[in-house]
Amino acid sequence: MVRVAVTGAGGRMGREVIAAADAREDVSVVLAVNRTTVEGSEVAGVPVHDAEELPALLAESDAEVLVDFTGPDSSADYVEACAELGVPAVVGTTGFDSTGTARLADASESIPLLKASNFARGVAALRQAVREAVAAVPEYDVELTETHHNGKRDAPSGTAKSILDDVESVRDDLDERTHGREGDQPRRRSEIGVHARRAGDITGEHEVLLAGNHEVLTLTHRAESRGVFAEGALDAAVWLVGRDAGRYDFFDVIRGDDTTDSEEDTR
Ligand SMILES: NC(=O)C1=CN([C@@H]2O[C@H](COP(=O)(O)OP(=O)(O)OC[C@H]3O[C@@H](n4cnc5c(N)ncnc54)[C@H](OP(=O)(O)O)[C@@H]3O)[C@@H](O)[C@H]2O)C=CC1
Ligand SMILES: O=C(O)C1=N[C@H](C(=O)O)C[C@H](O)C1
Repeated sequence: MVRVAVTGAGGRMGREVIAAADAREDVSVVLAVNRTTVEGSEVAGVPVHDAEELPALLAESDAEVLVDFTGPDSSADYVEACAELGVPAVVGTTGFDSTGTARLADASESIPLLKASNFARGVAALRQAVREAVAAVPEYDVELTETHHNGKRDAPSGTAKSILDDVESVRDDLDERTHGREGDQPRRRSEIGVHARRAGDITGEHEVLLAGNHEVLTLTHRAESRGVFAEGALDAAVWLVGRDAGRYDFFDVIRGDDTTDSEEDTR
């Protein structure tokens, strides 16, 4: 049974992670914190503490790994607390800038750190399929559309940015991410169009459209529940415990790979 600490325990994903852990036999949540708490707050029977106390609570606890779905600044703070204490960290938070990315990279010199912009196995499959499809029709235009709930802060989504990296890794002629279009703006050959929609309670959709030569190919992933992300993050947490310090990503978990320093997922 892997002992897990959860940050952002009161958020959409934090709650989902605690609920998923409650239903599994290979993990147990031994510590949960949130930025805002009220006296006696709990999620699925797990008491939720003030996030400001995380370093002290983590030191006192017997947590073997942290799972974080919060915001970029707080996530970097929490990961640095993990690095101080030698606790591995799984980061699902997206929207990091270069400073946040560098802070995570520094922390991964002393702890195993697994960061993924999306913990759905279907998205890992989508990313592989996109790389293959884009390589197979190298003249086609590429447009990406992501759709999420109206509470999402960062745009485009971390997953969208990872997919854009994937596209650019096989099409070096595409190096211009065009976010939306307005006015007199004909499409340039080097563009990848990027479109972010926010509405209602949509869990998360990503669609890659390839078009040319009088045909259209679309590759789409739709998450139907946050449970899929929570399960993937917990699989990652179980996999990460006992690894060497370094950077890992969700592809390592899926492959059961033992190598360190995966291609950076900065999203
Ligand atoms: N990798 C993946 O598979 C997935 C990644 N995500 C990412 O996870 C993150 C969280 O998403 P979601 O759960 O929907 O977001 P929510 O807004 O529902 O929850 C965010 C949580 O983080 C806390 N938080 C936010 N900002 C700070 C801060 N500055 N300091 C301390 N705590 C903070 C919030 O605390 P409070 O309650 O006090 O506001 C809350 O508990 C996002 O970056 C999202 O993109 C989401 C789904 C899947
Ligand atoms: O905020 C969300 O909800 C999600 N965020 C991740 C992202 O930014 O890609 C993953 C998923 O799409 C849900």
